[in-house]
Amino acid sequence: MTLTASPGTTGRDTADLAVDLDGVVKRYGTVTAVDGINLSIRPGEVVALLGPNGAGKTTTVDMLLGLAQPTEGTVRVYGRKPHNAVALGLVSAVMQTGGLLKDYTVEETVKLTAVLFGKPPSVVGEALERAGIADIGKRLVGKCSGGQQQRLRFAMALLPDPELLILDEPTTGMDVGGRHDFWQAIRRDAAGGRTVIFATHYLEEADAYADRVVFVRRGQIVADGTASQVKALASGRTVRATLPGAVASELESIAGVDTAEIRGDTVYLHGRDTDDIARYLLNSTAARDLEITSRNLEEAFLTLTADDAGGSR
Ligand SMILES: Nc1ncnc2c1ncn2[C@@H]1O[C@H](COP(=O)(O)OP(=O)(O)OP(=O)(O)O)[C@@H](O)[C@H]1O
Repeated sequence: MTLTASPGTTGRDTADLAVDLDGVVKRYGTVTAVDGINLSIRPGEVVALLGPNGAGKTTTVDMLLGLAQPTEGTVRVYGRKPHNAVALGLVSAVMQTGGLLKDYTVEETVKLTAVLFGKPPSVVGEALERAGIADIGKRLVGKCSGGQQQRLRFAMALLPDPELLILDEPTTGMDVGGRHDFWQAIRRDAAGGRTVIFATHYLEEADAYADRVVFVRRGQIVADGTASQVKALASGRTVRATLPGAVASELESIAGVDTAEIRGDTVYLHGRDTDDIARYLLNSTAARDLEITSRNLEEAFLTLTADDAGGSR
C-alpha cells in the first residue's frame, strides 16, 4: 500500500532552517533506533512527531537536544550543533517527568530556575503568564495537578526565551482537561512565532495542535505533511469485501481505487468514489459482503505504522 503526504521540504534553504536532520542514523549496539531520517523544519512551524512505541521519537528528540550523538549523518539546530544551540538558549525542552521540588511553590520554582539561567527576576512573571499558571504562583508544586506541573515545566523552559521548544510526550498521564489547558498555553505561545516540536502517541493531539505531522515508524519517516494533508490522507472511504484469491495489482487498477490491501480473503479498497468501486466489484468480480466505511486518522495511522505483513508502505 502506498500512502504518503508531500514532505513540503523541497527547495529548502538550510541556512534558514530551525532544524535540519540529514541522513541521521542512531544505533545502540545492534538496535537501530533511527534509520536514515531527513527532516527540515522551518522557524515557526509546530511539528508533531507521531509514532508507536519504539519508533525512534525520543531518540530523535535526544539528538536535537544534544543528549545523544548520531551514529551517522548530521543534526543542526538553527545552523548549529545541538549542544551549542542549547548552550545559547536557542532551544529548550519540556520533558515528561522529573526535575520538580514538591515543597517549593510554583513561583519559587520558576524564580530559582531563572537564577540558575542567570535571568533577571522580571522574566518570572511573564513566563508564568505565558504558561497560564500566573494564578497558581503561590501553590506548592506537590499540590499541583499533573497538567499544572507540566505547565510549570513549560514556564521553566520559556525562561531563556528559546527559538525552539521541544516537548517529549508532554501530556502522558494527564486527564482531558489538563491536556486541553496545557495545549492551549503552548498554542498561544507558539502564535508568537516560536518553533515547536513535540513527540506524541496521541493522534488527536497531533491533529489538533500541529501544523505539520511527521509519522515515524521503525526509525524512519513514513509520512510527512501538513495537518490538512494528513487529514486528506485519512479522508475518503474504504470498501471492504470478501474476495478470495484477489490480486493486489488488479485491485489497484480498478478505476477510483487509490490503494488496495488484502488480508486473507478480505480486500480493502480505499478511494474517493466508493460507490463506483462497489458497483464494479459487484458487477465484475465475485466480491460479496460489501461494506463501505469512512476512513479516519486512526486508520491512516495504523496503516502507516502497521507491520509489513498487512501490505507494504
Ligand atoms: N539507550 C538505549 N540503548 C539501547 N536501545 C535504546 C536506547 N534508547 C532507545 N533504544 C531503542 O531504540 C528504539 C527507539 O526508541 P525510542 O525511545 O527513541 O522510541 P520512541 O518512539 O520514543 O518510543 P516511546 O514512544 O515508547 O517512547 C527502541 O527499540 C528502543 O528500545
